[in-house]
Amino acid sequence: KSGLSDIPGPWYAPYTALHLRYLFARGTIWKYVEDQHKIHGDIMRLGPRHIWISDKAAMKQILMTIDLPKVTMYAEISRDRNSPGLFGEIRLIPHRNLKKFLNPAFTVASVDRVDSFFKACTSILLENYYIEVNKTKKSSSSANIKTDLMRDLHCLALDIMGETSFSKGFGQIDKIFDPSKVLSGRDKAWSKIPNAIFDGQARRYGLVFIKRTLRKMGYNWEVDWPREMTSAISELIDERVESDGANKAERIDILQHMLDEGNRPDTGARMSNQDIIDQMSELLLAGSETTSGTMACLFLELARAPEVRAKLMASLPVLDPSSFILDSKTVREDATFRYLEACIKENLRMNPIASELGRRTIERGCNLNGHVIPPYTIVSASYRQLHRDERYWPQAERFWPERWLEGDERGDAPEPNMGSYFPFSNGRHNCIGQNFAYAEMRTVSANLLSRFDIEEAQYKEIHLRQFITMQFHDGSWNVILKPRWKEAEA
Ligand code: HEM
Repeated sequence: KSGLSDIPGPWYAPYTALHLRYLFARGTIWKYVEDQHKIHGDIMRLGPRHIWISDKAAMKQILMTIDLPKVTMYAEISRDRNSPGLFGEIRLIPHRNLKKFLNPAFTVASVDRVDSFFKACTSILLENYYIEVNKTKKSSSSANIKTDLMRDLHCLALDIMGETSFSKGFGQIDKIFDPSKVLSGRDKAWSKIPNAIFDGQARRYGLVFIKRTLRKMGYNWEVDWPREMTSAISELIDERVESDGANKAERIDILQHMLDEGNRPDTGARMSNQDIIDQMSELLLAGSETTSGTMACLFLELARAPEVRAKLMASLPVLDPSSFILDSKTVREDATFRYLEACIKENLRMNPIASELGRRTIERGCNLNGHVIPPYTIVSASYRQLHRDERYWPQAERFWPERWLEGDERGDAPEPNMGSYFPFSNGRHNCIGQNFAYAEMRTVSANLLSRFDIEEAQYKEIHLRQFITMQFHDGSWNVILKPRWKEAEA
């Protein structure tokens, strides 16, 4: 009855979705999908009403031409389904209103304006590394230091989100390197905000099926943010409102944008403190693990491709602790950094942080590249599969940044196939933080790699897990940072 019987898939797919629920809950769905695509091809059915697609033409239709709506699961990530942030907003008109309102804060020009925040946070991380280098030099003949880069990048991304959102970092980097700097008093509550947001999200995600069942029985269960977190943000909001616009022109963070122009996207009423907290929390979720996970993959690819790394190192300036911090605009525009740019783009191809995304057909169904898809079918778009498809990306498993260079510099690498490249999705639900993510990746990678060469401390098999984004399973990756400046060697 489903209308999906012509679509290939395992024999059990028409009968049950239990295996999918189990794999989603375990974070291993991506691997199962990858294996099933190898057996069943570009379009396959893995559940009674659930298909996956990695076909290039169909992908364009899902994202751009037909632009299917998001699955309802997105709304479950929000505290309140009727007051979600942009990521969790699945209602058509409120989503459009919210995106229109947020877009001005994420243009290239707006992101360039908050560049000082990116630089300041990167500088804090580097300062801590310099201290470690000096400590090591005192106790051994080497200046190399060992660190958990995955952890460092995650803390850095959170501090950057704190600064750009509230002009107030969460002190996450200092917390790991120098516990004596652990924030006290009111700032202690502030430093706990990221954990509170991640825990809240994990609980909502873990309870999604129970919440749905309860809702069907008429009981709406909302998983609230911890009180400590809401009061810390609320206090800051109240202070700003009470200061009645003092220093308003100098405030360039996202909170100020919300305070100045924030209306609820569904009713048009002024955003309350609670609305602002919900919006900011989802932005923090969407903007931290994504960039830190993507950057960790970039450094991993470089550590495992010595020739690429050597070429990249040779292309970058050598900076030392007294050097200025490179800004993202310079990295974007100065030809010196074009190989780094190519590495960033190639990494986004091989490691799209959202390996897949969920869309759905509604009353009328649709036709995807000749396949009739009935109403109320979940259509998952397999980005990772498309990004690693040999037909569009020859030697797809090779980290080959030359694909992204021009003319002779490209050598024998094939041109990028832009119709098969969606690291930030496309259409109305594309990533609003794309310019932000690029700015962060440029600032962090250019400054880190101009000062340190990166090697794996020891080879580690990386197991990935995907809940919303793809992450290293145990959230850690140890590396050796080797200072590149001369005095460090002396
Ligand atoms: C390398 C980093 C990033 C990658 C690869 C990435 C990727 C994506 C993708 C693929 C989507 C579409 C999801 C879907 O359609 O289901 C998305 C949506 C979104 N992203 Fe990002 N993202 C990144 C960084 C950021 C940052 C830094 C922010 C904010 C500061 C952000 C905010 C959002 C939001 C709010 C949405 C929902 C957009 C909508 O529904 O209209 N992202 N991102």
